Amino acid sequence: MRCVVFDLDGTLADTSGDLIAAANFCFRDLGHGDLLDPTLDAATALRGARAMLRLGFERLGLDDAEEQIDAQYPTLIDAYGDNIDTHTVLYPGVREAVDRLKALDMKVAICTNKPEGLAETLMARLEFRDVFDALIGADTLPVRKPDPAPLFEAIDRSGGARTSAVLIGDTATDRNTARAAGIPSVLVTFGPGEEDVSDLEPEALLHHYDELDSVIEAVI
Ligand SMILES: O=C(O)COP(=O)(O)O
Ligand SMILES: [Mg+2]
Repeated sequence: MRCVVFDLDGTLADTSGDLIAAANFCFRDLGHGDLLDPTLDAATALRGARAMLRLGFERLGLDDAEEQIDAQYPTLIDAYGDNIDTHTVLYPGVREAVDRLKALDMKVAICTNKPEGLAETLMARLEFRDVFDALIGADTLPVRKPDPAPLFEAIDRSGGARTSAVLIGDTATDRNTARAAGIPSVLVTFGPGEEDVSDLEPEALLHHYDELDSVIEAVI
């Protein structure tokens, strides 16, 4: 059975506002004030907690802050868990698009580098969990994207076929995961990043969820 696997942050939902708020909670806690801007730093936010902490510490002049990042990571994750759906919104048309795939008898799954528990909580709060056949997070397996194992696990748990699967994502991590798995990828173009995702040479681009069915039909 065909299987469509979705990344979460930057692909299903714009989670950047709540992620930035959690990072700024850490920086305020350390006495630095809000180091990240919800609009200008949205693309960094969608690359995850560590990327946001790294950027904030860089702005303080700390270029090698891995220790500080490790120390702040649990605080950020706790703060994020406390306010996970205040600013977060699904991208336009995504609910309807996933329903159409299900009506076409496809399996649908989520493969995210968010910790599994947070991803489960967020999708439940958005009332958008039950339609998905599987959800794999950063800590579901010992390895995370761009290792292909979480993508294979998402496909297998959903009951889909690895030979007719596609990954929909928003970053080079998603493209590299799919490439490592030998599976086509589709990258969304509606993210905040200034980088041009077509440079990553995915099998297709998705400009709006209204086009999802025809893009999938062309790829798998
Ligand atoms: O939290 C991250 O690192 C990014 O999450 P994503 O894989 O859902 O985009
Ligand atoms: Mg993403």
